[in-house]
Amino acid sequence: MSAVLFDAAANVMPVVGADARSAGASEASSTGKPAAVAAGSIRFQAVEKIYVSSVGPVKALTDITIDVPAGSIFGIIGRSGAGKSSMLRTINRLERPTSGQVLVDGADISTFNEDQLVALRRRVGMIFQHFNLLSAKTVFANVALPLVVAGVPKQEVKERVAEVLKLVGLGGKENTYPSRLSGGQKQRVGIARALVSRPEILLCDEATSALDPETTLSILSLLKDINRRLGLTIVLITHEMSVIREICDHVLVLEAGRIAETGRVWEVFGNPRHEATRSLLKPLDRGLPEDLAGRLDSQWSGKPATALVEFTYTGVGGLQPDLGRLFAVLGDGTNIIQSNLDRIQGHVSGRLIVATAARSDLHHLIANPDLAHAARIIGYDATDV
Ligand SMILES: Nc1ncnc2c1ncn2[C@@H]1O[C@H](COP(=O)(O)OP(=O)(O)OP(=O)(O)O)[C@@H](O)[C@H]1O
Repeated sequence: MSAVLFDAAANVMPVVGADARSAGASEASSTGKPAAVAAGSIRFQAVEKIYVSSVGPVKALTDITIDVPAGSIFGIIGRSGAGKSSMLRTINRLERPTSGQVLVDGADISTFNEDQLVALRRRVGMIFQHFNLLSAKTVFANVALPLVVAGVPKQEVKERVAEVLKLVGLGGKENTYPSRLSGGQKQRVGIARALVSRPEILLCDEATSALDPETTLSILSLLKDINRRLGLTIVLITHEMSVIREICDHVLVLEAGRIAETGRVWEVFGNPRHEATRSLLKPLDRGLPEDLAGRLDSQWSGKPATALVEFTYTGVGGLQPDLGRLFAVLGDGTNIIQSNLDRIQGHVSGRLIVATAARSDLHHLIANPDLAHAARIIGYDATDV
């Protein structure tokens, strides 16, 4: 319970009437921030986090060095206990790194005094898996809270709350209590409350984990819209690759507190290098239909048979599945069996499986860099001829 109150407090820090971006910039310059650093940028520099618990020290983060570009949607994914929350919570200093630095807009936030911390939490909003709304207060009062605490004049509070409620699609719900709202609407209130302080960074702590798939999509689309319209940096943590695929520009895969891999989403999805990434991507891969997989022989007997060939595309270099070329190489009677191709950030990646006549030169035919980034014969089906 105390953790919930503490989290909620992160969003009710005093706020001044001026735009938080310019306020953040001027405050940061007084802390020695280089002028060239964009508002909303985050840098982790050799961050390590060790918790001291009754069972001894627990190492949650090891050697985390990464830049989060200003204005991007940056996803952190990993299995349970990988260190996602620990990493997210160092950005608004709900957690302090044991060693290393977290720089927000170029300023090392570990050096911040109380006033600077208050200003930081105004610039870094946060939303939560279980929304953390005050049930005894109306939607208006929940969203207004950070401004009321900050002593913002009543009329301005009214205007700014109306503005953010409209932005999140909750205009007209001012006097409703949270118990009367759906999960998706509650999260919209949470988002409005985070945005009312006009932050430059929004932290999302498993923001859609408690929502059904349809509501999840609507909240992700709202976050994307906010990112585009307001230009704020969004850092989200999740254990679902589908969330990353839906809205993120960049992804960082954490494994046991370390960076397993990181990059643009299309790069990581198209060519996952780490076992942890491949395992997290598994739910998005349908795999070969069971009836088909059960009929396949690994070797060709030399008798008439169908060969199943898998072509893999990583999105690199603009190489895409060109069906005309594929059929020209493999010949008539070639069929598409399955595809899990996806277009992410303008790059096509995934797998295409075709059935074609087995023949002795097939290995040679498919080893053609104009066809795909990789190709292999999955097996032979002698019953399908
Ligand atoms: N306050 C704490 N005291 C002691 N150990 C902690 C504390 N908070 C987290 N840990 C430990 O640090 C490690 C990383 O935890 P963290 O919550 O950051 O992971 P996570 O990836 O967010 O996990 P989950 O997806 O389950 O929320 C885990 O081993 C966890 O048990």
